[in-house]
Amino acid sequence: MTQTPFPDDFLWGCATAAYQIEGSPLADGAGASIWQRFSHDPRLMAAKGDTGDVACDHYNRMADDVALMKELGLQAYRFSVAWGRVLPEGTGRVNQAGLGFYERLVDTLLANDIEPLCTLYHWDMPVALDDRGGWLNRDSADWFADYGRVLFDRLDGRVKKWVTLNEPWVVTDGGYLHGALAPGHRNMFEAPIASHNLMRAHGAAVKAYRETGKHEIGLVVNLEPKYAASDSPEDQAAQRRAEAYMNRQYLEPAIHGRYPPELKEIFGEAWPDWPAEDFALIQQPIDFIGVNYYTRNVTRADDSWPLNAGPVPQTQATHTTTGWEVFPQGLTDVLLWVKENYGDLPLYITENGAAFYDPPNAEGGRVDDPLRVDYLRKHIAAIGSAIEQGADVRGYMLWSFLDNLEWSLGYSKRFGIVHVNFETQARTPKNSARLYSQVIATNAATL
Ligand SMILES: OC[C@@H]1[C@@H](O)[C@H](O)[C@@H](O)c2nc(CNc3ccccc3)cn21
Repeated sequence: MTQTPFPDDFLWGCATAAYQIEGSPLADGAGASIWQRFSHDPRLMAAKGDTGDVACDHYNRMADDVALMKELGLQAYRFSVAWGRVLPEGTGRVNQAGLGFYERLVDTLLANDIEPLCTLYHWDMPVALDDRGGWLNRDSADWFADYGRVLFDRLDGRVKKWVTLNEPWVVTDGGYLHGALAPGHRNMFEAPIASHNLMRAHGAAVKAYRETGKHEIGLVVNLEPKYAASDSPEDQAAQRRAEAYMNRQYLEPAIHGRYPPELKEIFGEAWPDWPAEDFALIQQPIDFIGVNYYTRNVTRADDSWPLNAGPVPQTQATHTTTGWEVFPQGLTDVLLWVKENYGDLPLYITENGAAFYDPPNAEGGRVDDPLRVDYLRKHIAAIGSAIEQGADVRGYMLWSFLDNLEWSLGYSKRFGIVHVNFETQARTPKNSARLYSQVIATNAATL
C-alpha cells in the first residue's frame, strides 16, 4: 500500500449543479431555464420523461444533504446557482426568495465548516434570455455580468471561490453544434458565436467581480487529453485539431487573449473575424483554473464532422456506463499540460468521477461500487503524481455528491458517491463515499 500525502491545505469536496439535483425548478417565483424546456421536450431529450422537476429534491432537502456532507467529512462543496431562480427574466427584477435559497445553502455550509464554491453558470440559461437570442446575442455578456453582480453583492465573503462558467465547450458543442444539450441547436455558424459570447460573458463577469470582489474567481473547463493514434502526419494533425477544438478553444483566449489557429481551419467560413477589443475583455486576469477531467481520447484522422478527427476505441480498457475509458494517467498528463501551456495559476480539479452500474436501489443500507472505488483511488493518486511533478493543484471536487440527472441521459447514469432512491429520495452512502472519507481524513491517496 503506497501513500501519497497531499499539501496540508488541499481542499477535498464534491460538486453538483442546480438543475441536476434541486428539483422545484419553478418554485418561489423562479423563471424557467432552457433545461426545463429541453427536458420536457420528448423530441430533444434522449431519456424521455426524465426531467428536473423533482431530481434529488435538494431544494427541499438541502439541510439534510449538507448534514450528510458533514458526516462524510467534506471540506468544500461546489454548487451552481440557477440563474432563473435569482433573476426570473434573466435581467432586471431580483427574486429574493430564489436568492434566499442560495444564501441559506451558503450559510448552512459555513455552519458545518464546509467551504462553498459557487458556479454562476452550469448550463441553465433563463428561457427569457434564450428567447432574446441567448448566447447568440452579444448583449449576453452584459446580462451575465449583471447576474454576477447580484450574487457577488449578496454572497461575496461568505463565498470566496467563484466560477464564472462551467465548461463553455460543452455548452457550445452540445447546445449549438450537435444539439444534444439545451438549447438543442445544430448550426455550425452559431457555435463559434455562442462560444465567443460565452467567453465575453466570462470576461465581463470577472471584470464586474473586480469592482467589489475581495476573493477569487476562475473559469472551469473540461479537458480531455488527446493522444495521437500514430506518428503519421495525418494523425498528428488530427490530434492538433482535436486538442485545439476542445482543450485550447477557451483557455487560449482567457489566458493568452487569442484563439488557436486550428479553429479557423475547422470552421472555415463559419469562423468570424472577431473584434480585437473583445479579447481585452475576455482576457481578464483570473485567480485559478478549474479542470474537469473524466477520460482521454486517442485521436486519429477520419472523415467525421467537423474535426476530421475521431477516437480510436480502447477496447481492452475499463469503460464507464457513459462509454468513457478509465485512464488515470490522463489526469496527471493534462494537469502538467495546463502548467506547461498556461503557466502557474492555481488549479482545482472541479470535477472528476464516473458512472458505473450500481445496484438499482440500496440493499440494507449498503451500495457496493467497487469500480468507482478503484476509479477514485487511481485518479486521486494521479493528482498526487502531478503535484509531485510541479502542478499547483489546490483541491479536488469529486463529481458527484449525489446520483442525479445526467442531462439528456436522465437518471440512469449514476455518478454519485451517495446513492439516491428516486422513488423514496432516500440517500445511502456508497462504499466510494466511505473511501473518500478516508482519503479526506488522511489527506492522502492510497493505492
Ligand atoms: O457527465 C458527467 C458530468 C455532468 O453531470 C456535469 O454536469 C458536467 O459538468 C460534466 N462535464 C463532463 C465532461 N465533459 C463532457 C464531455 C462530453 C459530453 C458531456 C460532458 C462530465 N460532466
